[in-house]
Amino acid sequence: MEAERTKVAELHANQLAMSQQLAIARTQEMAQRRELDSASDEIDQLRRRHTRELEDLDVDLRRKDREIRSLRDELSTCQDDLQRERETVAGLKATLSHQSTAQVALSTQLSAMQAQHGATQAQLDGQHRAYLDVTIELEAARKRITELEHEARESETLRRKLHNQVQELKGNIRVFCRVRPLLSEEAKARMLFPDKMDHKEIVLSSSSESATGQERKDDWMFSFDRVFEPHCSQAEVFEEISQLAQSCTDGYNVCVFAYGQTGSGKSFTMEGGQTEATAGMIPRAVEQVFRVAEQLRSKGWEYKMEGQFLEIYNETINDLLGKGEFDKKKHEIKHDAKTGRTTVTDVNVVPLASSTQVRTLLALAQSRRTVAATLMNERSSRSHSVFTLRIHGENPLTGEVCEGSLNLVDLAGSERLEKSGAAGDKERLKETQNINRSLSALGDVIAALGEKGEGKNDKHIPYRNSKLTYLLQNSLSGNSKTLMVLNLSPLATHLNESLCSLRFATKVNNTTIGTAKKQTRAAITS
Ligand SMILES: Nc1ncnc2c1ncn2[C@@H]1O[C@H](COP(=O)(O)OP(=O)(O)OP(=O)(O)O)[C@@H](O)[C@H]1O
Repeated sequence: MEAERTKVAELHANQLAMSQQLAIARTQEMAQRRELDSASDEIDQLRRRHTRELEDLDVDLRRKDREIRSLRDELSTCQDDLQRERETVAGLKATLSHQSTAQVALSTQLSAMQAQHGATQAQLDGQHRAYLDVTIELEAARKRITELEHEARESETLRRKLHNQVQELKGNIRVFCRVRPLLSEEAKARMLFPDKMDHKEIVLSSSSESATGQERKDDWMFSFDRVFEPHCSQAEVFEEISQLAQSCTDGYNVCVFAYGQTGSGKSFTMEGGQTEATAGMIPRAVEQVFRVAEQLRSKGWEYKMEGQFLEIYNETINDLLGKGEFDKKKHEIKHDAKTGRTTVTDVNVVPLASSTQVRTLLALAQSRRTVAATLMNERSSRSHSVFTLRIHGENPLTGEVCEGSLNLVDLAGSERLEKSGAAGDKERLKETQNINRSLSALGDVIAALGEKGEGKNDKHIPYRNSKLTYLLQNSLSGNSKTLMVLNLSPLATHLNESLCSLRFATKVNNTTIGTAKKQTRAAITS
């Protein structure tokens, strides 16, 4: 038991010791737990601080990341830039090397050119000296040209005066006679041309049986300024007329009439055919006027031309350049006493710039006449056609002004009443009477002008007796030049008509206007 008691005491002591130990352990544990708590607090604090630091670091990290990215971007841009710069530098290096080569070449070239420049300069100096010489020569030549131009202008003025004197000496009224060739196998009248030198004479002969059965021979001789035989060409006729075309560029009024019976060659003489050889007096005169105007341009003359083309039928004026097929307007003739200009109301006056334009104009007039002819029974040969070319010239260098006109008149057929078969036909009778009246009025006017020219200054000129003479009043009077071309048919059946025409033309031919009296021989009758 004791052992048990001892054992229990031991156990009890053990238990006590153990309780003490437990208490100590508990105290220790408490202390440790406190330590643990404080350590845990510390850990918490540390953790929180760590977390904060971590967060700060995270923010820092992200910022650094961004900075790194931006720096990377910048770096990449810089690298790109650098690459580009490198390429540019490489390019510049290449260019530099190329330019260095080019510079070497250019330097060589420059040296060559400098050498050449030296040579050229020397040449230039030589040329400059030559230029100075030429300038002096040119100045002298210019002076000479001015002198020559002045002389040319003076000689042109003198030429005009002399030309006019020559025309006046030839007579301001001239008559040419032209016999057309035979066109068929018809019987030919006996016509002789005895004057083989001057071509001024024509003789008509006829033989008939008298009442007593004896043969009677008649010869009639007429003399004109020029007689053109049937073979004479348009050019030969124009040669004589061209002087007058020159006069109108000199400021004179010129009238050219074609007189003769129907079919005697008036239209052929005035208008002519389509070829150059057969072209008539109108196209030739117009061409000459334009040619002369062009030539005179070098002497300072400037010309303006205008044209009109009228027809006088039954004492009524028709405009051949009017619009439409047939002219129905009423036209009046007006004379301006101050300017000496004649105008016709409501007619087309066409400014003319070239002779080709005139040809077109003539063709237009011709086509209108053809229309009228078909409408009114061969009216063209029963009417007078008057083509007028007005010329206005000015010379600013000499201050001269001139105004001339060229009137080219294709007169109506001159056949007498019986011949034309007009007696029975009222309309035809009126036509023929009008034609005869106007033709004799023309003869009277020219005769009166001739008398006036011979000194009868108070002589009345009956211009108003017909539309034709009234229209041409200003172109016939004063210092005007008039040419009548008498056209004759070569036919035997037309002999009497030809004689009438020749007598009429002789009346005109015996007229003088101006200073020179004409040499005329009286007609002889045996
Ligand atoms: N010198 C000439 N050479 C050749 N043929 C000519 C000549 N003269 C006139 N003729 C011809 O004679 C014919 C009649 O001439 P033209 O028509 O010119 O006469 P005209 O007098 O004007 O007649 P009309 O009064 O009817 O108009 C025409 O066929 C024309 O070609």
